[in-house]
Amino acid sequence: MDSPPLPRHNQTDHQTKQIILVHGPIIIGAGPSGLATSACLSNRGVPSLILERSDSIASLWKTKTYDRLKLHLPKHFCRLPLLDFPENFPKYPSKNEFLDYLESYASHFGIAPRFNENVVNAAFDTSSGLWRVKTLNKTEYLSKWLIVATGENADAYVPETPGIVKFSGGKIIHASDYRSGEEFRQQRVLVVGCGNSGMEISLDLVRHNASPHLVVRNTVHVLPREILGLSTFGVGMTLLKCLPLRLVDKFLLLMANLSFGNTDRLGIHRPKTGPLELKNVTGKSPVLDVGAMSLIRSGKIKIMEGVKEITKNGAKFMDGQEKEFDSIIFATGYKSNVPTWLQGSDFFTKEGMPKTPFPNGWRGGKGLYTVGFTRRGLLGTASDAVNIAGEIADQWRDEIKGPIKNMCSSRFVLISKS
Ligand SMILES: Cc1cc2nc3c(=O)[nH]c(=O)nc-3n(C[C@H](O)[C@H](O)[C@H](O)COP(=O)(O)OP(=O)(O)OC[C@H]3O[C@@H](n4cnc5c(N)ncnc54)[C@H](O)[C@@H]3O)c2cc1C
Ligand SMILES: NC(=O)C1=CN([C@@H]2O[C@H](COP(=O)(O)OP(=O)(O)OC[C@H]3O[C@@H](n4cnc5c(N)ncnc54)[C@H](OP(=O)(O)O)[C@@H]3O)[C@@H](O)[C@H]2O)C=CC1
Ligand SMILES: O=C(O)C(=O)Cc1c[nH]c2ccccc12
Repeated sequence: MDSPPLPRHNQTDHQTKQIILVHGPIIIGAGPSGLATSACLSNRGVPSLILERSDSIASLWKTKTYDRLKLHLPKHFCRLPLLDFPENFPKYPSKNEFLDYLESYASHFGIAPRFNENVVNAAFDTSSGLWRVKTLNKTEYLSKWLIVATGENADAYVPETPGIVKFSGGKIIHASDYRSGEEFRQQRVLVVGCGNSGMEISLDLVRHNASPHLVVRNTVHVLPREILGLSTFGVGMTLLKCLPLRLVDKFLLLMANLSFGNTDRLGIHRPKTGPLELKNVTGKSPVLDVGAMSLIRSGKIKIMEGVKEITKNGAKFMDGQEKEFDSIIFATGYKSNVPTWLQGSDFFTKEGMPKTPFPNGWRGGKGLYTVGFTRRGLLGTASDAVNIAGEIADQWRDEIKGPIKNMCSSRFVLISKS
């Protein structure tokens, strides 16, 4: 097979400083998903190049998470393909242990991303059959394959909230900027959003003698992280092998009831759909409780209804209450950034998620792939990475028989510089 014609230099916009033809797929993002895919490719003899906007691997875990964070699923559900966690790691590794694992993963597979390369545009060039990927550094990378590994949590999501500009108390931050309760000691803190982040941040605030008020505007499933010393998630996965989903959900809810009792009186109402079914259908994660529930019961974490508006000194709530706060933390989740840079592909929704549901959302067509957009955490990442590497490896074997083999032996070749 002939290699495709390269885009002519005059097709480049005048700001591009250099064009680089990548030997193998381009992967965008050096988080767990990008690393796992690069490792699986390399294991099948396919080189790849990762472009990462920050200056290190796993920037979400390194720079956007709080100090007390631990994996909330047991480690074997969070391992990346081809390399286990060290034996001496605890069942629920801490964020620093997980980061150590990712660092050794990258070095084990010789993965060397190009850092400070923020992808601002990627489009398929039909004339050459190549993906053209442009970065803020005015470099353009070309490859037959583009693997999107920028994550479901690429950007912080802060809802538009009436009155927010009026707040003249302390800080307003997103959960991704929260490190510890140290700087909130003795403060009254409004925590908006009761996913895993909002719950764990509230817990951390209490441990630092702050007074968190947690906004729960909707129904939510809270499950104990463990049932009789066994991971609730693990028990759920085991039961799913032999029981229907709804029955497993019934069992998990029974366990939750035994642990917490009826949570309605605490202001925490459960959705009608069970926790695993809801996760499958909407992607909404159940909260896995690591201690917040007992603080809610004892009143140390106060549950509030939805926020109506932020005021100069605090907030007004939907139920008519008004309270003063020193700081506000938006634990309102994240969003994908794919729609901001991927052009001309209808594979993603306007929210930046693949339209094809799990387990088939990894293949986008025309050499486009996605990893880590399954709403199934690191388990989903591992599944995507293995699938992508298998498919590209087959194409690569054909490719290296053709003329592209002779173009370069290194990972990339510079084909234009202005
Ligand atoms: C607080 C928290 C705790 C979590 N805990 C668990 C857990 O215990 N178990 C579990 O299974 N899952 C967990 N998750 C889910 C989480 O999404 C995964 O653990 C994992 O980080 C996803 O990896 P990823 O590589 O897909 O995305 P990310 O880790 O977000 O990595 C994406 C990378 O892409 C880079 N990037 C983004 N946009 C661009 C661009 N335009 N150009 C270049 N680079 C770009 C980012 O800088 C980042 O380094 C957690 C998530 C959060 C937020
Ligand atoms: N230890 C661990 O392993 C941890 C894992 N995680 C994972 O990270 C991912 C992100 O979690 P998280 O950061 O909690 O984000 P989530 O998206 O899971 O939760 C966001 C929360 O904010 C609420 N919310 C959104 N907008 C508003 C609003 N305008 N007013 C009030 N509430 C609002 C949502 O409620 P609604 O349902 O009404 O939209 C939801 O409860 C998840 O996969 C989670 O499981 C997070 C922390 C710790
Ligand atoms: O941390 C998360 O939200 C995850 O995505 C991990 C995860 C995948 N499937 C689940 C089902 C129940 C709880 C957590 C998860």
